[in-house]
Amino acid sequence: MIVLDQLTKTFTHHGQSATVLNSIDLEVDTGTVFAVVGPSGAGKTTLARCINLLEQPTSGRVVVGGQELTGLKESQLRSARRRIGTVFQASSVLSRRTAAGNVALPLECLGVTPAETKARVSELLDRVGLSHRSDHYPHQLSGGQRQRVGIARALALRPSVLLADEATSGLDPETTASIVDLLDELRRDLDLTILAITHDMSFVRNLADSVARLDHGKIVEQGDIVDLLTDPVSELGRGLLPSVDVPAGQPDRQLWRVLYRDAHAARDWIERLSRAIRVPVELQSAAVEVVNGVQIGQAVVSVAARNGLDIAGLLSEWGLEAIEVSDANSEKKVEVAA
Ligand SMILES: Nc1ncnc2c1ncn2[C@@H]1O[C@H](COP(=O)(O)OP(=O)(O)OP(=O)(O)O)[C@@H](O)[C@H]1O
Repeated sequence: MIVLDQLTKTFTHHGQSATVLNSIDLEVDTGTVFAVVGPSGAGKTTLARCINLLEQPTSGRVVVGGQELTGLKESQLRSARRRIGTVFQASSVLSRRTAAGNVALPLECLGVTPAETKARVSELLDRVGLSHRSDHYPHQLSGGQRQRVGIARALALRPSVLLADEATSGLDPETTASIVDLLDELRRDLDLTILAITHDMSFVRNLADSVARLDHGKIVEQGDIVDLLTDPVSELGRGLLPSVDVPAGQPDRQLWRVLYRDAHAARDWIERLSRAIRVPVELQSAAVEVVNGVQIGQAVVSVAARNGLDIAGLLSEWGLEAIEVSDANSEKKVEVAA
């Protein structure tokens, strides 16, 4: 478990001080995944660096696995840090070391015997599906394989907590999905607690149990992923919806964005709507995923423009939220950047 209690970090640079983390309270239960999203400069990386005390918090407490890390002496901290593995971007693996050499590094630094190191590296590379690439250098590996090396390296000292800082940044959607699957499998098999910093909302939907949005060093919203996704007033929930392309407007047709956020939303709403308004409803684009058993997503439909159609009213009766795409104010809310 990770507990942050009133965590604050202020940097002072050339006599100017800036509070980058401001009274952060956060709890991540053992074996769960907590994602932190937020705009660039919000303080996400600083938050991760304060959890393993690479950055000394200005005030507040960091507790990992029941042990308060803030206030430990450097020698105690070194051993406490072994319980926290860190995965960075795929590019962070060392280019001059082979896959096996990268994974061996934390073990070598600890003075583990060569025989034990060899056995552990082979077990870890097998765990991440890279046994056949142990002698390859990073430039001979794909981005996804490099990240598997990074994950194996982070697990070398058998941590109970994994910090993942933009672990899928720069990877294509398919590779991202395979890394998400690997992290999910590892979390279950090893009972890992994961705190993941990411810009990738598909990563959050597919892996996280809870999510927080950090902005200017403060948590502005946080909660259970499904609660947020199904909460009609949650900005973070809206930002997390799978995104759809909105086609260009067509003369004499209205475009509607339809949000799926209700476990009980009607699945045959296009036919129902078409019957109710007596004009064809054309599906333009859709992105719907099942998150913890709930259908979540959005679609864009077009209908022939006619006065007096209460499309939003009809759809709300069937558990769906509809926003006319030309309505700039409502659209702004949907596009909220997480
Ligand atoms: N060592 C430091 N000294 C002074 N300021 C720092 C230091 N490290 C980070 N900052 C500042 O803290 C703020 C937050 O940085 P941080 O890297 O945590 O943001 P972030 O949310 O991770 O951003 P990004 O998504 O772009 O990586 C930034 O304004 C940054 O310039």
